[in-house]
Amino acid sequence: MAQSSNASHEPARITVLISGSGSNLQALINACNTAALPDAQIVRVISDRKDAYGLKRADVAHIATTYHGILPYKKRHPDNSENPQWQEARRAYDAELAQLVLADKPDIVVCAGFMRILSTAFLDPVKGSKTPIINLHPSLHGDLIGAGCIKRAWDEYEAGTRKNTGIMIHYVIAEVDMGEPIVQEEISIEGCQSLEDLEKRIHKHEHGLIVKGTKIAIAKLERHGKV
Ligand SMILES: Nc1nc2c(c(=O)[nH]1)N[C@@H](CN(C=O)c1ccc(C(=O)N[C@@H](CCC(=O)O)C(=O)O)cc1)CN2
Ligand SMILES: NCC(=O)N[C@@H]1O[C@H](COP(=O)([O-])[O-])[C@@H](O)[C@H]1O
Repeated sequence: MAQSSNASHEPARITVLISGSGSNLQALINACNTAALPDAQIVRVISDRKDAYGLKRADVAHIATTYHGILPYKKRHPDNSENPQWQEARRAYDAELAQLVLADKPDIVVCAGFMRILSTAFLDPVKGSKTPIINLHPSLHGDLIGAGCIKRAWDEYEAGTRKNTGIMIHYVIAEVDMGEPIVQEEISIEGCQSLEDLEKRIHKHEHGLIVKGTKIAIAKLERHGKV
């Protein structure tokens, strides 16, 4: 990992990637330097969406922000995932995102509702600097994969094929949502009257789990003498 600080008492440096409202980012902001997440500071919030409310949350908390948009890359190539040129554009986007992140020498990267699949053009340089990447995912490990998991869990509950779902914080690897789990929590869907009910229940649990998972991941770094 990039040498981010030369004394062990230096707070752990966290970079957060978002795409939306940022309620989980807010949970991290609120927890920094409390017993829930001691000796931690968010050094930058990066969003792939300019209108992400999470950018405003970071501004209010006087945290550096960057909007890293995909559009300039899409303009160079049609948005057609089969098109090898589009894959090139995605990789160019990811490579520049990695440079953006590494410039701050974070100790850890947290994906908190970041809705882009990260290619090895991002993963390799960040992992090469020994900086772990963790992600909040609204499903138990190996259950539901990708975007839209809360709705899929709700649809299966309504179809009578599922009673529970869950959330997890996991390490990010190339295979989406299959990285080693750090912490996870099963959540009953029983009693929810609508998808909105389930989303509210899940978000409430997520706000605690993202702080807990980040604290565990930082503690692992400390045990290996990396912060
Ligand atoms: N290589 C990895 N990248 C990411 C992971 C991961 O585990 N490995 N976790 C995600 C977050 N995520 C689920 O937790 C997730 C986010 C988005 C998608 C997805 O299918 N996105 C589409 C649409 C993007 C868009 O156009 O807005 C895409 O990227 O094509 C799946 C999973 C963070 N990244
Ligand atoms: N596959 C990733 C995924 O679905 N992530 C989900 O995005 C939301 C972000 O909310 P927020 O912007 O309010 O923190 C969260 O519910 C998180 O589980």
